[in-house]
Amino acid sequence: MEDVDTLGCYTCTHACTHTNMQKQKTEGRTKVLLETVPVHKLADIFVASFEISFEEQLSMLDSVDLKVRLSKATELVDRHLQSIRVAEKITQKVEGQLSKSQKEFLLRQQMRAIKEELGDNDDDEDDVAALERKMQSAGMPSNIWKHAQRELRRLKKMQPQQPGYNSSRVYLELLADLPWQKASEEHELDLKAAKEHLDSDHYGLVKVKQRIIEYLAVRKLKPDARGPVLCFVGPPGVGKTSLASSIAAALGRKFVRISLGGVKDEADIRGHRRTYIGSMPGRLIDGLKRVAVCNPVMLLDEIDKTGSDVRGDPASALLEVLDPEQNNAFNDHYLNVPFDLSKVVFVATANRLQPIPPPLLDRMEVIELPGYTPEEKLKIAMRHLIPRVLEQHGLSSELLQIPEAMVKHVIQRYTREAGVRHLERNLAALARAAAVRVAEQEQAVPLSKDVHRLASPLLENRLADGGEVEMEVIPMAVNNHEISSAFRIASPLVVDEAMLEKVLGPPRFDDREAAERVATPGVSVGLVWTAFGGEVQFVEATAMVGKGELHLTGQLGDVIKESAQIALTWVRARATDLKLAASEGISLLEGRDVHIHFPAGAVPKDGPSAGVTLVTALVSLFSQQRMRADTAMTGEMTLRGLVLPVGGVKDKILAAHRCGVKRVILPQRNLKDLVEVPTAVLANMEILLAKRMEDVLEQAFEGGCPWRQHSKL
Ligand SMILES: Nc1ncnc2c1ncn2[C@@H]1O[C@H](COP(=O)(O)OP(=O)(O)OP(=O)(O)O)[C@@H](O)[C@H]1O
Repeated sequence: MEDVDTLGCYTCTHACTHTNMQKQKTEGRTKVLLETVPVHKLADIFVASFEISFEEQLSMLDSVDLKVRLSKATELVDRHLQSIRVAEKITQKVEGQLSKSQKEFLLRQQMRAIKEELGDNDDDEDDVAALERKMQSAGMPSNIWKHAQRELRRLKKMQPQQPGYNSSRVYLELLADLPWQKASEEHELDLKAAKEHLDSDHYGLVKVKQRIIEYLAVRKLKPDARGPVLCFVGPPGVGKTSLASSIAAALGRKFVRISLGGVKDEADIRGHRRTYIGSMPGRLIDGLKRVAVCNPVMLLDEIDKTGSDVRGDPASALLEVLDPEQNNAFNDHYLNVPFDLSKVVFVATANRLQPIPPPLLDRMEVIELPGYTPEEKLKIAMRHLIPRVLEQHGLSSELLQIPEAMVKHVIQRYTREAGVRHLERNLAALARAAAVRVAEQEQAVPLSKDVHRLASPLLENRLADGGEVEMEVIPMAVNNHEISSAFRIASPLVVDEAMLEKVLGPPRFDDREAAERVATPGVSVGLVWTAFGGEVQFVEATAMVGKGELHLTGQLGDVIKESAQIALTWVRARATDLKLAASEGISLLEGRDVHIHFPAGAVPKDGPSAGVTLVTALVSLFSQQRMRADTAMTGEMTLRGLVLPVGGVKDKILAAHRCGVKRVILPQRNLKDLVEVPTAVLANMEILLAKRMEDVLEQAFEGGCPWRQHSKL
């Protein structure tokens, strides 16, 4: 039916000449129709041209009455018109959107053409041109430059709205930002100055500093030598990070720290491939971009805290980084072109050696930093920490003084750590408290002229007499700057015990702790080694009516659980020999459950070195004899009672020393480790060596082993 044309070309989605021509044609035909055909027939013609259902067509034919027929026809025409209007609306909307983007495109093209015509090379306005210039000055090797140009050509062809434009741009920005050639000027290395620098930053650490100087000396003689990667291992707060930054300062290079703690994904080291949404370069490339030179000192902090899971093994990526044979073409997945890391000086730090995979450890030279003795801590505090803390808080020794005795108090009673971080934090707390007082004084109390007039001569007189000015006078003097500074010189705030208690709270540690805890039989004092250095660990044992079972608590690992089993078996095996089963103590063999607990239950514990401590606790329990409070011990025990050597001896002895322990029982084969312990510590301690468990028991109890009288051994 041609009459459909009366309603326009609504099958087309946009304006077209086809529609206009047809419109004119149909208008003419409609006119003829209206003039020639009677009204009742018109209704039939219209309705026949619509797409209506068969039922509707029937009902139309059914309506014989003209009125009814016409009203039905009108209804149908109405409906049809409405649907046409909706279709038109949608068409207009789509057309609008299309033309907007087309308009933009056209305008851009025109703008580019105008710029070209004008010879306008204002690069600042044209981001891509600026990027290209930056890339040219980045000093990329020729093969990488070719790759970058290819990518740039692709970028130029893209529309900014196009997907992939942004990621391509960010990638090129990274290529342009990376220090392909840019290096910090390495000045002539002055070993003497480097030594002075290390000494001025760090107290003690003689061996460590010596090793660093050796390392620097080799670099001086052979600057391109592929020296070993130094790895500082030690408890927190012993100065590993600050030593690494001192090396950078001594070499005159920039320093960048990459934290590897908690890195479980290989992509953190190597980056994600660019096909992933939100992909990024790895931490190493990111660090190099930040530091903007290709020869910085890069600290791989906490290298022992990387782990591996389904997302790959970061440690194996680090293998490539630390291998001088491979790292001149380090491959970052995001970067997708090799980067030369051979000029970077790598230094690593770790709290513990065990978690570091052996191949990685093999590529590094381990330098151990044991914890500090209280005397060393005191010196570090007086020479380095206090001046630094005062400076950080805008104070000086004229305003705040922390006497040695008070620093000792803080070391002994408020911090029991291998390093000095808590100590520094506590000193900072004192400085903050002092800063509040000083700031309050300086906040000029608006004094009335009268008070001021009265106060000033009063102060001057007192100062002239050489007398001390009391605290109450301060508010009166503050308005007068000269007097207030005179006042400061006269009486700085001196930290005393009362201030310690007020600022730091009641003391956290007490030397009598060990004595109190071993006051009942069944408790022994062990020495353990944790990521925080050595620590004193108590072991408690008790027995109760039961079926002869062993209960263990205190978050223990498998190895330590087995040690407890061995300890109980060893003691039980000797019970009859030693006539203990029938002694006046607790029966070992009949109907008794034994429970062993390692206090500080929230801290996980493992390792075999608690063997001798466990036996001592059980012997103490069954013999009802108390262990000596001044003694601590460490050592693995075999089922036959041999005492085997353990690790971390130096840290353990330092921990014992910190806690006021006077005697330490060690496996005999650990004798060689004593050379590493500072002599000042050894001079204050009695070290007792044990070959067999009996030797340990002999030393652990006052008057020797409580079972000796029965023993055949
Ligand atoms: N021998 C020292 N002489 C002077 N200051 C020291 C010494 N040892 C540590 N410090 C200071 O102690 C603070 C903590 O040191 P640093 O951050 O280097 O510890 P760390 O061993 O790296 O610890 P972590 O393992 O937690 O990273 C620093 O302010 C550092 O300067």
